[in-house]
Amino acid sequence: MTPSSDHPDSHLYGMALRPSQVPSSTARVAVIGAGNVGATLAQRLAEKNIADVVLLDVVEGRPQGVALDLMEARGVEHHDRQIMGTNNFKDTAHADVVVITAGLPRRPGMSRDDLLLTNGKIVLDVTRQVIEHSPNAIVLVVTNPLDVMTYVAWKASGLPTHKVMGMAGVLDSSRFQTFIAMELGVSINDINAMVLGSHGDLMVPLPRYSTVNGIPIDRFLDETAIARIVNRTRNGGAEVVELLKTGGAYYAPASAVAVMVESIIFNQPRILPVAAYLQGQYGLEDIFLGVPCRLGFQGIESVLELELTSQEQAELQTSADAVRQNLDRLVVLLAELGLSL
Ligand SMILES: NC(=O)c1ccc[n+]([C@@H]2O[C@H](COP(=O)([O-])OP(=O)(O)OC[C@H]3O[C@@H](n4cnc5c(N)ncnc54)[C@H](O)[C@@H]3O)[C@@H](O)[C@H]2O)c1
Ligand SMILES: O=C(O)C[C@H](O)C(=O)O
Repeated sequence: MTPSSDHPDSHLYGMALRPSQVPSSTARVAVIGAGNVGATLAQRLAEKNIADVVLLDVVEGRPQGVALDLMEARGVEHHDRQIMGTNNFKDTAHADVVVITAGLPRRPGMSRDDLLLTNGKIVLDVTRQVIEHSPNAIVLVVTNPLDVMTYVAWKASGLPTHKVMGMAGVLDSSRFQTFIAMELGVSINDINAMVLGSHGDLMVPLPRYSTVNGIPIDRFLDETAIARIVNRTRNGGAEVVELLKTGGAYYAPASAVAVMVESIIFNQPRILPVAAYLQGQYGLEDIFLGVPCRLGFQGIESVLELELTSQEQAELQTSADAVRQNLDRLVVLLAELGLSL
C-alpha cells in the first residue's frame, strides 16, 4: 500500500520505498460488521498474516469479544497480528482497506433484494462514518444486495471509482470451481472458472472461460451436466441459507474477500472477477457489476473486456438491468425517508 504520512507507522517507511516494498506488517484493515462474515474475515486476515484488523460493530461487546478470542488464539496460531474490536469509528482510523459487511443476511425464502432498503441505510451510514477517519482507504463491499450496495458505498465515500469494489465474483467462481471439481472427481487445484454479472439469480457463469488445467470443461462434461452445475452455482448462496436457516454463508465469502484484500495489500496483480464501476465496458455505464479486473495496491487497476457471445452479452445485460432497477428503487425509497445517495 502507499503509506499515508499520518499513518501511525509512517516512521517505518522510507520516502523511497515503493508500495510493493512496504513491510507487510504495517497493513491495517477495518472490517465494519463483526458478524459471521466479518469475524471469519478477521480470522483469515490475521491467521494468514495479511493485515492487522480493527473490527467494528453496532452491538456492544460483539467486536471486542471476537477480537479478544482471536488474539487468544495467537499462542497456538503463532502470528503477531493485532486484532481489536470497537464500537467507535475513530478506532478505525488510518485503515488501508475498509471491508463493509454490516447489514442483515437473508433467511430462507428471502431474496438478497429483500434486504435493499434495510441494508442500503446501513451501508450509507457506515461508509460515511468510516471514510471520515480513513479518507485514503480502498473500500470493499460485501453486504447484500451486493452490486447496489457497492454503488451506495461509492456514492457515500466520495472516492474515485477504482478505489471502491464489491466482492461476489470470487465467491461465485469458487462455487462454480467446486461443483466442477466435485462432478469430475478431480482436484480443485486444476479448475479455473469465471462468473460475471450481478450477485444474484441472474449472475452469468461462463463455461466457455472455465477449464480443467486449460482444457475447456465441455471436453469433460456434456451440456446437461454443465447446465446443472451452472444452476447450482446460481443458487449457491440460497442452498447454504436453506441449510443454515438463520443466515447465509460465511466461510467461503470470508476466504474470497481475504484473497482480494491480499491482492491489494501485497500489490499482487491478480485477475479476479470483481464488482467494478463500468464506464462503457461491455456496453454498460454508471453501474457496479461483476467483471474481470486487475487488482493491485491502487484498487482496480483495469477492467478486462472478454469477448462474449451474443447470448452471454444478453445475459450480462439482463443482469445489469436488474441491478439498475433495484438501484432506482432504492433511490426512491431513500428519498421517501429524506435520504439521498
Ligand atoms: N457479497 C457476498 O458474496 C456475500 C457473502 C456473504 C454474505 N454477504 C452479506 O454480508 C452481510 C453480512 O452477513 P453476515 O453473515 O456476516 O451477517 P451477520 O448478521 O452475521 O453480521 C452482520 C453484522 O452487521 C452488524 N451491523 C448491523 N448494522 C450495523 C451498523 N449500522 N454498524 C455496524 N455494524 C452493523 C450486525 O450487528 C452484525 O454483527 C449480509 O448482508 C450478507 O447477505 C454477502
Ligand atoms: O446468499 C446469501 O444471501 C449470502 C451470500 O450472498 C452468498 O452468496 O452466500
